[in-house]
Amino acid sequence: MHQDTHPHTYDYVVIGGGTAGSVIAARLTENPDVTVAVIEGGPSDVGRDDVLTLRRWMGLLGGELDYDYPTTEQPRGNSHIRHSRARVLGGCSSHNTLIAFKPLPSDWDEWEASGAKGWGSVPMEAYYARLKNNIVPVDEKDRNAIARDFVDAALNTLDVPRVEGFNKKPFNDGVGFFDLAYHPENNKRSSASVAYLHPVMDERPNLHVFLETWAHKLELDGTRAEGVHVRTKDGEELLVRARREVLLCAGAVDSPRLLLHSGVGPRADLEALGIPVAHDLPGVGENLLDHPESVIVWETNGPIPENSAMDSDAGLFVRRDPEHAGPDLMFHFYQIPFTDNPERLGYRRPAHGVSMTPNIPKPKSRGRLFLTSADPSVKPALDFRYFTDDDDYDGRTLVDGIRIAREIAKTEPLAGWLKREVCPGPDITGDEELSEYARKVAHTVYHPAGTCRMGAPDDPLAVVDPELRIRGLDGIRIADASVFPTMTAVNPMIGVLMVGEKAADLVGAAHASGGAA
Ligand SMILES: Cc1cc2nc3c(=O)[nH]c(=O)nc-3n(C[C@H](O)[C@H](O)[C@H](O)COP(=O)(O)OP(=O)(O)OC[C@H]3O[C@@H](n4cnc5c(N)ncnc54)[C@H](O)[C@@H]3O)c2cc1C
Repeated sequence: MHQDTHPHTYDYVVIGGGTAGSVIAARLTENPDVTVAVIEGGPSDVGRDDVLTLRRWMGLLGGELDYDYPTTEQPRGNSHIRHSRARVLGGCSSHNTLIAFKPLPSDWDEWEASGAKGWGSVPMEAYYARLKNNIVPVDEKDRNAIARDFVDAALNTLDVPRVEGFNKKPFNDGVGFFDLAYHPENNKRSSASVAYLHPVMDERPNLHVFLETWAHKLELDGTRAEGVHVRTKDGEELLVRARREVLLCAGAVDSPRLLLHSGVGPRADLEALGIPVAHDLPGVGENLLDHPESVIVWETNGPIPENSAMDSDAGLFVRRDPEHAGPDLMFHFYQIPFTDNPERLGYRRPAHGVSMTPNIPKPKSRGRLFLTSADPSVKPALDFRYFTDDDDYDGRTLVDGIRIAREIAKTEPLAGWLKREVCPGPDITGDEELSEYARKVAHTVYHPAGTCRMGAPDDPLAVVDPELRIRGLDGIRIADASVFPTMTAVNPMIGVLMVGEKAADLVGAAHASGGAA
């Protein structure tokens, strides 16, 4: 009774109107009798051309719509990586490149095998079919001549198939233009907010979106999540209450961050910072995953044609180990010289150029997110422990990547475009020196995940169970990239959207059966 008299009470409170949060809020409010509040730290993306135009994505990195998280010192990698995380409705789907891959069957089956019962490839297939995003292959008019020639050169170099529609069937290797979640006719995003929230935001009185409102602490009554404390744009402190459930969708950095500031996490760490322990949950912040990548850049003989969807429209998957489940090396092809990190080592950006960025689909290194202060405004520490796995699988993968990239670059029809290799440069050829280069200029594909990982109900390091309920708490689930038990071999956004769809199902089913989280 007490809850219902509180002014800011909703059936569900979704913390984070990002990729997964937008899906959940839209799905739950399909029922007009259900009320939902979305607490979103950023502004709306409606009418914002800078956000909605896909090809402008790079202009958003590091700007006012980016939380911009640094990493801790990375002794074997690049300590200067900035992890971009979007502060705007739609979350990272509003500033990413919208490359759209359904996770491979082997990705989901790995989740199921790790204890995520019900998340195998067969049951997950239905959630892909439900997605509202406009997922289409890069449009013909956006297919740049040099990207087409990269595809043909890879076909002429490697024993991989041409793929036209990476989501049509599972693959182990292949080269081709990506599927993107966009509208080719005007280059506008089909982000989570565009596809799920824009059509309903002004129509549904049962959906209330708090914009530029920051959630800083969960309200817990014993083990039950009652709501969340937020600070609005005007600096007002509010307690937003959930009659049924809180859904934490703040992403792989901010979901564990909010839990830790609410006293939910590893006891010793919380005590060391003087944060009162509400619930000792040792897995919070562990299992920090990412897709690290390196880069090889060529100067071209002259300017490249202008047309493109977002400057990285084609890519290549290789399976070096025939026993590996799915691809074990991926490349994005950029029709721009991507020298941001090499410039720190003294390389110069050519006026015209292209890049290939080999990345590690299934990296073995695991990192950790932790707090350094009890002050919620201090950014958490992200220690990815890049390239620290025991047998140096991750480092060796990038060296293989640079070697394969060089073979493709030597092959027509790409070779004729290229004037010289800018970095690492033709003199860098040995394994050791290639590895040193690859790791020092390493970048991220911007895929942090796994910090509140899902696992079996009796797995002590799991943060959520297979129904996404936080272990040991009531009335709260997590649904975003943080619940990934392992990294998908492919870019993760579609997987996150599917987590959102499944979460909405789980919440609906719980309510229908009279239960809750
Ligand atoms: C530059 C870039 C390019 C990428 N390119 C691709 C790609 O092409 N393909 C692909 O598959 N993946 C890509 N990714 C990754 C993909 O976008 C993310 O994995 C995915 O969008 C994450 O979704 P999420 O729901 O976990 O978090 P997010 O989408 O980040 O949502 C979190 C939301 O919560 C809000 N929030 C956070 N904390 C709080 C708080 N305390 N209070 C209130 N609100 C809060 C944020 O503002 C945000 O809106 C890219 C990522 C980046 C950054």
